[in-house]
Amino acid sequence: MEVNDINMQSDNCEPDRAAHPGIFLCREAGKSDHQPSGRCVDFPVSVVLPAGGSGERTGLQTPKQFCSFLGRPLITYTIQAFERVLWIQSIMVVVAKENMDLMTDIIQRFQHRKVRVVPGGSTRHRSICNGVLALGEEGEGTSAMERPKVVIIHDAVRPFVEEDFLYKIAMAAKEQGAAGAIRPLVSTVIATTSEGYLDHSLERAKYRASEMPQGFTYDVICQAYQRCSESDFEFGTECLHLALQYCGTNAKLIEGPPTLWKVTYKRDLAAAESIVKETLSRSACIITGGSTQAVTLADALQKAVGALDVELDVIPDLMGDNARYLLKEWNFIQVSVSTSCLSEVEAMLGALEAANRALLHPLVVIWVHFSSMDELSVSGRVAEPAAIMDLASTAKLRNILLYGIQLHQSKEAERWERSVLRVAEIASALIRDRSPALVGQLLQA
Ligand SMILES: Nc1ccn([C@@H]2O[C@H](COP(=O)(O)OP(=O)(O)OP(=O)(O)O)[C@@H](O)[C@H]2O)c(=O)n1
Ligand SMILES: O=P(O)(O)OC[C@@H](O)[C@@H](O)[C@@H](O)CO
Repeated sequence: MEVNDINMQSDNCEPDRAAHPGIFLCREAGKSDHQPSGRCVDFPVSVVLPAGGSGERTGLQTPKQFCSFLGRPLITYTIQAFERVLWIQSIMVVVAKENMDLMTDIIQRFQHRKVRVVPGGSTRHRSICNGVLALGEEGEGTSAMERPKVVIIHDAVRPFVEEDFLYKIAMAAKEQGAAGAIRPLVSTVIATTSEGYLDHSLERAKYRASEMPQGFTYDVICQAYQRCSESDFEFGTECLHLALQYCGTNAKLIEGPPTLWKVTYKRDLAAAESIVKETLSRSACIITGGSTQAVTLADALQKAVGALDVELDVIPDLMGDNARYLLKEWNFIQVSVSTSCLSEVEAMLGALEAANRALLHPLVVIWVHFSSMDELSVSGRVAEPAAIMDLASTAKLRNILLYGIQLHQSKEAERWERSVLRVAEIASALIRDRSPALVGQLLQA
């Protein structure tokens, strides 16, 4: 994967902002691709996302939290993971002073809500401390939010955090004063002598890796930072230690899922992109227009794609109840058997834009033009590839990736089955890879 260093001025792969007045947010009831867990948290919870580092270990010019994949900086995935949690009242993003404008631009571009930005410090603890203290102050443009009872602290470069685990951390922090995520060690920890030789190794089963998120009652984390030493600020890496050392608060440790890992090296950005792509490509819906031929093809595709690990729903259109697919699906296959087929695709693109879904992730629309030989002779030609390319170029500006697959019906059963399998394989690959390079192409099955 080529890691797109975000252009500090503007990121040209961003969709046209004017066309998208607002990010599709999960809080709009009934319009969510994320069903709130319905968990009830009856005390105010705020979040601090330390994002003030330089990401040196990636070897990239751009700090890793601002590196983009799938058209979005890494940090927006993390912010989105917290925004979709209804019981979180506010998110404090802490960035280096020189990145304040960039962060403000990202918040506007992706219309993140509940988010404030404050300047960080020279170390992670200093940044976190700035974020925690800012929670206690009124921020411009924010309503008079309550001072939080619990503060969740989470590295901004850990994008894969789920509501259920956040709930466990928040509830444990309220009960115990502090709580933290842990994971089993994957390497044994050893102590070395000053000459660089093995001194001793630790019994791995007795130790765990400290991860994020961590939670603290506001009083505990404030007190810890008020009492800790300069050396803690300069060299420390563990908030749970500060709570124990300076507040006598013994954190509750909760084993978290493997998804809590931190983006540290350049390869981790490629891994994060791959995980997001995998999440987006698990399902698709086929719109048949109700024609018998299209339904036959869709049924055959459903069987073929089953082997390719993509769950397919077959629907006649996106009207009525089926409009819900516009709000939860990331991949659409439009089967057209009519000669005036592009109008169907244009209508779908319009509906997708109106649903305002493409800002979170690039949507995939695959137009399968299914022409019987006699139809070709009647229509003479299917829609010109240039027309599809033009439509795709416009759609791409809206973060919708339009691809075409041409399929000729054959009366020979074997040939027909081979063609259907090819359509399934091509469609699966387009959905999985979301390659900008193939946008507008009319691929032959
Ligand atoms: N002065 C700092 C240093 C780090 N962080 C944040 O703390 C989190 C975890 O730190 P780490 O992975 O070490 O990030 P960096 O310090 O940027 O990485 P590196 O050590 O490779 O420079 C990151 O979200 C980072 O932006 C911060 O807010 N302020
Ligand atoms: O040490 P780094 O700055 O790479 O990352 C911070 C991590 O240490 C920290 O997130 C967890 O160990 C939990 O404290």
